[in-house]
Amino acid sequence: MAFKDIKIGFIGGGQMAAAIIKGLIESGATLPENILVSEPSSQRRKYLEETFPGIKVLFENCALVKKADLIILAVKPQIIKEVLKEITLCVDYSRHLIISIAAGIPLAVLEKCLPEKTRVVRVMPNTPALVQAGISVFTGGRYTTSEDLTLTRKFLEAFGKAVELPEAYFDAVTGLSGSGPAYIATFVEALIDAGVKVGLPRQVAEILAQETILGTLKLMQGTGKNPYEIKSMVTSPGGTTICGLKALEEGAFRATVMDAVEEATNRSKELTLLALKEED
Ligand SMILES: NC(=O)C1=CN([C@@H]2O[C@H](COP(=O)(O)OP(=O)(O)OC[C@H]3O[C@@H](n4cnc5c(N)ncnc54)[C@H](O)[C@@H]3O)[C@@H](O)[C@H]2O)C=CC1
Ligand SMILES: O=C(O)[C@@H]1CCC=N1
Repeated sequence: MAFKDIKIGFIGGGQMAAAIIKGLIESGATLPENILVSEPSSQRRKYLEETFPGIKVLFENCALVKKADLIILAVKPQIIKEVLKEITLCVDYSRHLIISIAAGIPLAVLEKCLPEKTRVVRVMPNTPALVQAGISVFTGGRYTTSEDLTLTRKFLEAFGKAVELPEAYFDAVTGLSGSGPAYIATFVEALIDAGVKVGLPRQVAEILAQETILGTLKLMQGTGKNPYEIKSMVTSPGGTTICGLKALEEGAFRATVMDAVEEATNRSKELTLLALKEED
C-alpha cells in the first residue's frame, strides 16, 4: 500500500501528536483525510478539528483502531497499559502496525499487552517535528518485518530525520533528544535574560539570542567544524569571549548539562522499571 493511502490513527491528541500531525500535513506526506485521532478531552478535540481541518477526530480508541492501519500510541506512559487493555480486542496483527512514542515503555511490555504476533515499533521523537525538524529514534519489535521498518522510516521522515538504534539506547535518547528541546529553550531564555541584565531591550535580546543559536548550528553544519573549532574561532587571546567562558566553567555549565541529560535518562529508566514491575 502506498504511504499516501495508509490511514494513520493517533491514540491521544496532545502536544506530541499535534506536532507530528502538523509535520505530516505540511510536508505533504499524507492528506488530512487519512489522519484520525482519538482524544477524550472535548476541548482538545475541538482544538484539533479547528487546527487541522479534514482530519477525523473521535472519542473512542477502539473505533479509531478499527478505521486505521498505522496506530500511533501518543498517550502518557502512566496510562499506556490501560489504553492497551482497551484496544487489544480491536487490534488485528495482520493489518495493524503499532508505533509507540511513550517514554520509558519497553517493547516487551507493549508486545505483552497486545495480541500475539502484533507488529510493534518503539519511537522516541521530539517536538521540532512541528516544523519538520524533528529527530526520531526507532527500533522494531519481535514481529516487525523490514517492510514495517521501511514504513516507519517513511512516516518519521515526513517530520524530520530518523535513526534506527537498538532499544538499549532508548533511555539515553529520551534524555538527550526527546527532552532536549526543553534544555535548549531554557538556554535561549537564559541568554535573553542575560542580554536584558547587561542593558539590551528585551526584544533586541530575543532576536540576538535566537539568531546566535541558529547561526552557530548552521556554521557547524555548513563548515563541518566541530564544537571545539567553532569555540576557538570566537575566542581571541585576552579577548572578551574567554572571560565569558570562564564564567560558564565556574558555573559548572558542562557538568550541569551532563546532569540534566543523566537525570532525564534515569527518569526514563524508572518509568521502564515501573512498567515492568506492574507486569509481575
Ligand atoms: N512532549 C514531548 O516532547 C514528547 C513526548 N513523548 C511521549 O509522547 C506521549 C504523549 O506526550 P505529550 O503529547 O507530551 O502529552 P500530552 O499530555 O500533551 O498528550 C496526551 C493526550 O492523551 C490524551 N489522553 C488521555 N487519556 C487518554 C485515553 N485514555 N485515550 C486516548 N487519549 C488519552 C490526553 O487528553 C492528551 O491530549 C508520552 O508518552 C510522552 O512520553 C515523546 C517524545 C517527546
Ligand atoms: O517529558 C516527557 O515525559 C516527554 C518524554 C520525552 C520528552 N518529553
